[in-house]
Amino acid sequence: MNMGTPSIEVTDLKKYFGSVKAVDGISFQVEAGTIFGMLGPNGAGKSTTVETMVGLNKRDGGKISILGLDPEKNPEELKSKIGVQLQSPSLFPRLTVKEIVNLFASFYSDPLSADEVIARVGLEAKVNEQIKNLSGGQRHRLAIALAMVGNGKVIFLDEPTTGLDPQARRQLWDVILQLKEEGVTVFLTTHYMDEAEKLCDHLVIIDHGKIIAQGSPRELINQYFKERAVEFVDPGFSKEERDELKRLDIANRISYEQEEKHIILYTDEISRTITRLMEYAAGIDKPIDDIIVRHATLEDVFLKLTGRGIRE
Ligand SMILES: Nc1ncnc2c1ncn2[C@@H]1O[C@H](COP(=O)(O)OP(=O)(O)OP(=O)(O)O)[C@@H](O)[C@H]1O
Repeated sequence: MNMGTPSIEVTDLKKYFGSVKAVDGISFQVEAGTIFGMLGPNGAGKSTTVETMVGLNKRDGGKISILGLDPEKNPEELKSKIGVQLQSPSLFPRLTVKEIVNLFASFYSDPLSADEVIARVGLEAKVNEQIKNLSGGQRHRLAIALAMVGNGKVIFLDEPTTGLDPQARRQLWDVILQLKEEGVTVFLTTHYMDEAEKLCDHLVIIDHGKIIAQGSPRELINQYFKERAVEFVDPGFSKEERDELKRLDIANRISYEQEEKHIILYTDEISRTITRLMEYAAGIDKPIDDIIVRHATLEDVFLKLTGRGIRE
């Protein structure tokens, strides 16, 4: 990838908690004005990376440069130029939405207007509500408003949409894409594949504190997954019949999703795979009447790289 000016440069970053290597030698660059994603399952080291990058943790090794500043050497200058949303922010429960956004705005020299950021995260109706009366999703959106109000050039969002309903998630995606439109660099962590795929220009996949793959969502998919996925609802195949399906050699790999009772055939030859599958199923009188063909997603990439799903 051709890099423009990097806003963030991290080299061989390490952060240990006793024997736990939460971040174990990761390096990456984030180009100014892009959305960069760190994707990984719970416990992979995402929050520790963010907290170390913004100076809340002292690192055990490596280099960090954000807008040319080191979070340990220039903490105050750095804080004035970035916005941060952490996973479980402790907010003053008796302040109203507007009061806390104004309070945060007062920490910065060139903040956005409180009303504007409150509107952008869709909390207009709650502007005079005390924080203790907000729902979980509303607190989440408030935390993002607080990260935005300082008008920082780099914004860190740690799992911004975890726990939100689909509509609220999509609304926040628009807020994040809008930040990029305005030239803000966004660093976000997520364990949602669809979110990374939809939002990020570039992303790293992290597991056990190490980067296991990186690229644009499309590059990752092309690199790891040129195949198509033929997915269908299990018509009630017995174990022997599933084994027989494998022996037929009509796909590169077969994955059985026990919980959802779905079978996925990964293939380069869709037509051959589907024809043979249909013949086989009809031949044993278990016809398939619910089938889709789709491109591989990052969920498939993660499964292939780590041997397990991203969901626990
Ligand atoms: N303050 C701490 N003390 C000890 N261990 C910690 C501390 N913070 C994180 N860890 C450990 O470091 C590892 C990485 O945790 P981290 O919270 O960074 O992961 P994550 O990818 O953000 O996951 P999640 O989505 O669950 O927050 C985990 O094994 C975690 O238990």
